[in-house]
Amino acid sequence: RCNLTACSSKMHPMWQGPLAVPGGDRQSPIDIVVRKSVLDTELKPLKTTYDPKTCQQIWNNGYSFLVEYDDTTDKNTLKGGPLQDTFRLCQFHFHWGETNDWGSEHTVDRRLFPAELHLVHWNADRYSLFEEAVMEDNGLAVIGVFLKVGKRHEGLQKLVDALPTIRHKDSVVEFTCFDPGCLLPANTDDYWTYHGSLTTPPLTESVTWIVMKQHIEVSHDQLAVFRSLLFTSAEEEVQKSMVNNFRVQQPLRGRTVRSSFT
Ligand SMILES: NS(=O)(=O)c1ccc(C(=O)NCC(F)(F)F)cc1
Ligand SMILES: [Zn+2]
Repeated sequence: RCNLTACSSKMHPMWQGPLAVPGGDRQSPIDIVVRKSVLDTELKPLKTTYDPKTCQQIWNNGYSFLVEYDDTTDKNTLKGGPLQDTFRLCQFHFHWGETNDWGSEHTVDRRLFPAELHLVHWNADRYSLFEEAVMEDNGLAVIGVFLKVGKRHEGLQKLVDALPTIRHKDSVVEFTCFDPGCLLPANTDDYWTYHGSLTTPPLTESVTWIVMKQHIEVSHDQLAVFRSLLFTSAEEEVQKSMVNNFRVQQPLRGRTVRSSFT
């Protein structure tokens, strides 16, 4: 639980005021208030098809670490759920805290998770490049998966082993044969969905968020390796640990969060 004292300190950016964004009335992340979410029986099951061979590289962009895929073909697609079009995976990344007490961007009835996975897809039916789609209100679809600390995630270990090779900002290494599907929970039929934004600059309001109800488990040690990454590049004198790379929660502004389950 995030008690007020812990949150009021500078160590815990959780309760800073919402970062003002001109005209921002669909900003992310948000707190998902379960009893206020509305069941939508029209919501379909999610359909994901991922090809591990299209995994290309892993790199530290100074906010998080990204695993990037070849999105020039329809090899990695997301369909169904709340989506009318076919979306292509371009990358996935995580957000985490300095301790296991917080780190996720979304919360469920104010419950914080130690980390959150984002699988970022763009609308390939309507746009020809990710960079175009990111500016359009139906351009992106991001799947959010909460992480809890528990048993070791075998599929994640290959990624964890690569992190020490990209400790500094702007470092990149080749990373192949990784199935992002192994990071999805067993049940992908139960999710919440709402219209929101990127949670890092430029904060564009182009994201259909699909937040999984079921979390995945990773071990304490696996998460500790995330925290060994650095925000700073190799040249900078003062090295800063890459932790608490989550945005503060944003006002709902009258939006409805729909659920695919009761
Ligand atoms: N944390 S998030 O909302 O899933 C998220 C996903 C993607 C990006 C991203 O590609 N920013 C670079 C861009 F597109 F040029 F702006 C930022 C945040
Ligand atoms: Zn993210």
